[in-house]
Amino acid sequence: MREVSNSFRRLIARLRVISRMSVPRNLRDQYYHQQEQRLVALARLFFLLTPIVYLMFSFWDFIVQPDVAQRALYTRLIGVVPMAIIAGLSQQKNAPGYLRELTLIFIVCAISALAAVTSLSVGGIIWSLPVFTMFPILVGAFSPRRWHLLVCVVSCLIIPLSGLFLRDVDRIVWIHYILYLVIATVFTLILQFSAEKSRRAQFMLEIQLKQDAHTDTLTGMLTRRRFYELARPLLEKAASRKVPVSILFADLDHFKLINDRLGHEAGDLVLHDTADALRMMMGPEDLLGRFGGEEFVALLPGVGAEDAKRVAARMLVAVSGRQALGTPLSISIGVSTVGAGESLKNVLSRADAALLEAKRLGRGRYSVAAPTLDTVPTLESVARFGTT
Ligand SMILES: Nc1nc2c(ncn2[C@@H]2O[C@H](COP(=O)(O)OP(=O)(O)OP(=O)(O)O)[C@@H](O)[C@H]2O)c(=O)[nH]1
Repeated sequence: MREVSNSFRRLIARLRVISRMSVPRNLRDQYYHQQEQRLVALARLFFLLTPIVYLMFSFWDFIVQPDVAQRALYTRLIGVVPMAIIAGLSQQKNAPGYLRELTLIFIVCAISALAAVTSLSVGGIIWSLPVFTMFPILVGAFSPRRWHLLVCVVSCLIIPLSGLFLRDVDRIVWIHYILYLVIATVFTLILQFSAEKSRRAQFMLEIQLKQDAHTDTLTGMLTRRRFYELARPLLEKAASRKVPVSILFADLDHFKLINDRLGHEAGDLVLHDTADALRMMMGPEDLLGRFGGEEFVALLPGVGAEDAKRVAARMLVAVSGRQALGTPLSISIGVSTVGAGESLKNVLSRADAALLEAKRLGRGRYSVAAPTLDTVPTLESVARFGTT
């Protein structure tokens, strides 16, 4: 008895492990969406196959048992076609959410109905019935949502179980059929769980890789590449709405000295601290990226030239609240505001030039960029920000 209860506990523990393989709540919609693309592909295949299978069976009935052919044809028409149409509608781009959710059930019902009608029109169990009734299970196994699978399993069992209550049937054959289904279902469930586990692990790995590529590990800021990817559409949106955008190019002062005196690890801590201080200045729409060693760039949509100066002044104060070597840290900032039709690279170059000016004037201050680049871009600025 104790052994049975131990095995039961082990089974429960195992199930808990399986259910823990779940994707975190905030990523679940993304995961389902990705997985359901495969389901949509399956649904399309189903729409293609349904009329073919439908015609094949109608033809079969017509040849083999013409007396029931017409009845079978109508029954199929009533059972399969409306469901295929609803499932087809649910695949439309603007279909309401609940219709899309129900797609799978429609497919399952349609296949089950096809199986039932086929077997009944031929007059008993034929080889195709067990095969057809296994289809819903296979469909469920493709779905990332567990309740879909449950619906599929139940629908699989409804037909054979209801067969037991038919009059004048050989119950032994039906019982064999149910046993076959139960065994096949258990195997499919095991396969589904292990496939789902690896799909979820794969998804989490992809998310992790994406995050690693998008975020600087030391400071948690955007990488330069990601900053560019996100900044371009933000600039376009702001331009179309005629909203100002400003860029602040910040650089820690005398960072080499900190590294040389305290060591690289302490230097890393300083970078981390500075990033924290800057991040606190950012609004939800703003972008903050680390462009190089101790260079940080903030893009502030909706912030015009005057407000940008105020943000820069607050940044100077925030960073000077942190210390290294017992002395407050300091940064220099170049401020530029995007001109009409100006490219991201151009506005970055202007902010960079303003930053150099702030350094030249003694550091620990901000400097505002000239409205346009009044010099031919230097080789260095082209290398840093490109030409367009
Ligand atoms: N600890 C640490 N140091 C870095 C990292 N990336 C770059 N550095 C260092 O940052 C220092 C940058 O030095 P400089 O470009 O001379 O700048 P600076 O000393 O801040 O001088 P100014 O900018 O002119 O005030 C170099 O010593 C780099 O080795 C990093 O990820 N961690």
